Amino acid sequence: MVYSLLSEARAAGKKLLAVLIDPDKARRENLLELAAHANKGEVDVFLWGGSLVNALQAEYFLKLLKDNAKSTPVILFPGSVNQLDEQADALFLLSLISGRNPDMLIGRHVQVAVKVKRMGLETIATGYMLIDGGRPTSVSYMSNTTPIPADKPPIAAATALAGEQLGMKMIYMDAGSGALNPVSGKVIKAVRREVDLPIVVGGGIRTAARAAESLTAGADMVVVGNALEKDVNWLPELAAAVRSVSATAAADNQGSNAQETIDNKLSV
Ligand SMILES: CC(C)=CCC/C(C)=C/CC/C(C)=C/CC/C(C)=C/COP(=O)(O)OP(=O)(O)O
Ligand SMILES: O=P(O)(O)OC[C@@H](O)CO
Ligand SMILES: [Mg+2]
Repeated sequence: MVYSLLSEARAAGKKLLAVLIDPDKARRENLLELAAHANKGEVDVFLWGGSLVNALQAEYFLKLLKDNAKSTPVILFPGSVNQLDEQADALFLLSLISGRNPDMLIGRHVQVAVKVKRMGLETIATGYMLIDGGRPTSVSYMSNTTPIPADKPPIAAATALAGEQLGMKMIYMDAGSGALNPVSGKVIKAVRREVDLPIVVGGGIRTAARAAESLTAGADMVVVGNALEKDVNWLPELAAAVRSVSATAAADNQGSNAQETIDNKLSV
């Protein structure tokens, strides 16, 4: 199960790096290059999808990726119902809870529910939240929804909590692909304080320091797309930054588990 990768990582304080691949921009050489990085342990998860996907060869490219990066899970991150593919390991079943468009909250899901079940795809119910990233994004335009203002952490926290109370398994906060400003540490911290679910953060992350900041603020996984499309050679530095935050967080986590064991022993 791919979800256990996320939930167990969260429980252990391990931080994850996801690389978003836009099927429309996929090219054989780029995919083979990304697969080579993944095989060196620099990618934990591939996300596959886009707001608008036109590529006729998307299935062929996904097969190429799967064949060449056998141990890295691929999760579908679909903007539309025609992006399902049973070669993937799981599906982020996004419900756009920051918006008020019923189609994005439940309508599209009804359209594909039976098909998804028959495909045998693992579904990960995801509370998907757009946070204003400083400019209109493809997702807000295509979904006809307004993002949560970036300077309103309490609204983001209440939205995420509502998602958790509704039974969602994960929160994905997205400033939108190519956002000017990634989701702020303040917003991530506010959501982290309120919910216990795995938190994924993406949109506009272009530096290793920014990825580290998001993880330190409480994200469990960061997603990078555009910046790696421009320059994949940046990936080793990014992966090292994620591993470094991960090592600190895992040590803190062990420390607090040990303290909990001591407290429990003292209280009996
Ligand atoms: C239920 C199914 C299978 C589909 C609908 C799923 C929903 C509700 C999606 C929410 C809205 C949406 C359009 C999400 C897309 C997320 C995504 C893949 C973003 C990737 O970035 P792009 O927006 O494609 O960025 P570029 O414009 O840079 O390519
Ligand atoms: O392409 P970038 O800006 O890295 O965004 C990744 C992803 O979170 C977008 O949905
Ligand atoms: Mg795209």
